[in-house]
Amino acid sequence: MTLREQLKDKKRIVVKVGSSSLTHPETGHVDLIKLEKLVRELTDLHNRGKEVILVSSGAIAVGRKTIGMKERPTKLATKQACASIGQARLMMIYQKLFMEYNQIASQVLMTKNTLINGENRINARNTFETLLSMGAIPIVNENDTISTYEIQFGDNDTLSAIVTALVQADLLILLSDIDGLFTDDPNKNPDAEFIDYVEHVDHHFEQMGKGSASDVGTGGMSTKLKAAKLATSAGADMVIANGADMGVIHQIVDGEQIGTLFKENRTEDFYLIDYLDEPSV
Ligand SMILES: Nc1ncnc2c1ncn2[C@@H]1O[C@H](COP(=O)(O)OP(=O)(O)O)[C@@H](O)[C@H]1O
Ligand SMILES: N[C@@H](CCC(=O)OP(=O)(O)O)C(=O)O
Repeated sequence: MTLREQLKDKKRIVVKVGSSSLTHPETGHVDLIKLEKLVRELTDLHNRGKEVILVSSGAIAVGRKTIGMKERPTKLATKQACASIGQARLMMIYQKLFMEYNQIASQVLMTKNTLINGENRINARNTFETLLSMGAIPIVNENDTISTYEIQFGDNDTLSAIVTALVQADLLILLSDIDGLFTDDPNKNPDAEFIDYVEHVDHHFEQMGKGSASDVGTGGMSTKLKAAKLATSAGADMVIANGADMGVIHQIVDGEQIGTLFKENRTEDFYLIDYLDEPSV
């Protein structure tokens, strides 16, 4: 069986969608057709017997559009206020769409503090386990409204890898506005070459990450590579793929050659807390 075919056997899957995959690039408004397809894909994975967690960005991007703000907010309090408005709106859309398929969905807003504290971390893990056993698809985001700079994940690539490690998921799928990892940012360098497989995330690959290219995203490829290191060390395979067509989700889980695959590389002494000590952006 090829490594790609082995993805068919994954049981617990975390899917992360970036703000760039949830909004129209031209206007910044929510892309409802993409969201609908995302929800159908996730519900279908669940119907196949998989346990599914969605890590969804978009709170700040949606909040900013709701109040008609043209520029990306820079002040922390403004970002937090936008997140408060946008998160509620985003969840309303998700709940409506999941309800159409009679799929239970829930909201989990995480903070770094919660995970640093051992007792809270166990609590968070137990809550995820219970939600999954109830047949829910938890929808996770950072609690942006109350997280301060010193103590925040800052980007959902890292958060999704942390959730993957916390619940010991066996596959993490990161959906972005790009086909996967390239040797350089293809939006800036036309000679950048696509990489379809990464055996081990080492320094050579880490250097390929650059800052965010999209108007709404956070972290660009560098946070995705950090996430790859974390998730693969925790024992999960990870795929970065283009969320332009949400149909890639079932194609990946069917073992098709889509995006960049990072092979799991479990380290015996993996300890989640080691990855939580510094702000990521
Ligand atoms: N080596 C690279 N390979 C692919 N994309 C890269 C690379 N370096 C930087 N990027 C940029 O990362 C962007 C995706 O990150 P980001 O804008 O944060 O998206 P998201 O909202 O999905 O997290 C791409 O559009 C691309 O321009
Ligand atoms: N928690 C923030 C998202 C931060 C983030 O990582 O965004 P993205 O790079 O679009 O995945 C929000 O919901 O707006």
